[in-house]
Amino acid sequence: MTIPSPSYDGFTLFATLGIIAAMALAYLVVVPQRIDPKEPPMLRPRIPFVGHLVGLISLAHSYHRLQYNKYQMPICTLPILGGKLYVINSPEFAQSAILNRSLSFEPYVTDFIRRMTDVGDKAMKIYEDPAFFSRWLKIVYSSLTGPHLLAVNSAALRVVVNELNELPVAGVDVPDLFLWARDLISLASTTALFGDKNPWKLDPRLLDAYWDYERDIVAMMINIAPSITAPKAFRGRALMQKALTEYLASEYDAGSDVPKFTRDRMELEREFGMTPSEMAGLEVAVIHGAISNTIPTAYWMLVYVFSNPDLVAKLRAEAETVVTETSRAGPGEEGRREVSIDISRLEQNCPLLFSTLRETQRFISNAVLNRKIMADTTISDGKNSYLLKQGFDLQISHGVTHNLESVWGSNVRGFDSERFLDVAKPEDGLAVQPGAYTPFGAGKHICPGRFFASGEIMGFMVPLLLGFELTDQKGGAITVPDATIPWITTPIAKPVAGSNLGARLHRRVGWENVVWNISQ
Ligand code: HEM
Repeated sequence: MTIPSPSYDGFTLFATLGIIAAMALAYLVVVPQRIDPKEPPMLRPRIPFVGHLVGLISLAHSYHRLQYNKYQMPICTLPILGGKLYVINSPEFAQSAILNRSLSFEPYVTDFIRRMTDVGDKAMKIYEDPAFFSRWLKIVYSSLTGPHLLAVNSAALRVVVNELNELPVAGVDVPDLFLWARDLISLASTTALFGDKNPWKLDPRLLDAYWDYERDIVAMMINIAPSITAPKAFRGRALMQKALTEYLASEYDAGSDVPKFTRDRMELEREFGMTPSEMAGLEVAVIHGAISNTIPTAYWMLVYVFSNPDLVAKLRAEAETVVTETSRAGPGEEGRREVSIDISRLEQNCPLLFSTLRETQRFISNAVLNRKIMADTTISDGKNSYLLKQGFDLQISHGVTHNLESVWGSNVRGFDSERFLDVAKPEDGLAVQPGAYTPFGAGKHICPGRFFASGEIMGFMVPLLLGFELTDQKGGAITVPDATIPWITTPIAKPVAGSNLGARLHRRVGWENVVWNISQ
């Protein structure tokens, strides 16, 4: 995979650079640059003080890959302004860091909520109260597994198949496949989380509202007059918060169609005195977690699969094993068939589909895991040990570890859908060499939504594979488009806008009159 060129919105980038330059100047005056010999070796920038900062701003996480390819340092300290950033590029150091309880992801989540949402100080205090937070996190981690997981995945995929059932038999031209997948899966995910009264279902403007918000995430994070520096994102957030406030004020979250993941959190938030508007503010952050990565992952999987006719044929054979014909045509419905998908059998029956998803994630997750050093800590790769100092930031670059030839072999730069077939069944996202493969993070902070996202993406592929032909607009195989460089806050790239994103979706011969169902 080549490192793509940047495609930032000019105004946002200009504003970001201006603000960072001002902060840099202030910081330079007060904080001198220094490093302890026990800390990871220093990687000096070409341009003193700001070189790494400029690199990170212009290339985001690809910068770590560029530096690694040049200097091959398994761990290093980047001096930035008067401070420093530790960077890990090796699975061994990554694993040592992941297992260390003094390194935490929590401060970033809290900071994200404070800057990116409009929850207000009172609700923020509740969120940071350990009595609230420990229970909130427990719900998040326990309610997207087992039967609860099956319920959310079924609800999401019901939305997907209902949309597919509506497509005309002759097929449709899709002007932009990314937008098509984006809107369909955004609707599916939000309906799975909020039930039938999902605000995104009732007001389709919220789809653009979320993606406007996501697009200007850096300006929102900087949080200086966001209504001026990121007006679309600011309006988008307000629209989402208003719609969610109405939903919560009506207590639609108590409905039996709403999953435990949402119901129990809302109940807890009310118990601690949050108002519907405060709960809605917090929920915007949860929605961001739930869809910002799922959608680009699903999109890239779609194009990697449908750009390869041999892979499509193999995946179709697997997908056949998770569907059952449930009813035949009645009088006047010649040719109509009802076909149900059993998503509980997906992982077991479709190893190649699962392997393709995992390879898609290896290929496209070009980012970092962030950890704050909560106390002076030593980490080791078994040969060397280094001190990480309290208060500084650490980035574990899976953009590097996902691309190491020493881990993945000589075909590391190619997309190999069978790469994960022979790997022992992964537990909690950890397979192959520990620390080498972390698209969902790892350790204490591993993504609680990983099974939901994987099930949703694999389930989304099944009716598309079996029931449809997805081609470019001339009827040939889909071409994989170039990828943008994602912002430093976003791990997964999007396709370059305006590149060849058009597609044609039409029903397969023999599957013209199928009505799709989800069996659970
Ligand atoms: C393909 C889709 C997804 C990807 C690639 C992804 C990736 C990640 C990553 C890398 C982390 C940080 C983990 C770490 O630093 O060790 C994370 C955390 C998190 N994710 Fe996901 N995620 C996805 C989908 C979801 C979904 C669907 C939800 C919820 C429904 C979700 C909710 C969360 C939450 C709440 C956290 C914070 C966990 C904590 O604070 O300990 N994610 N995710």
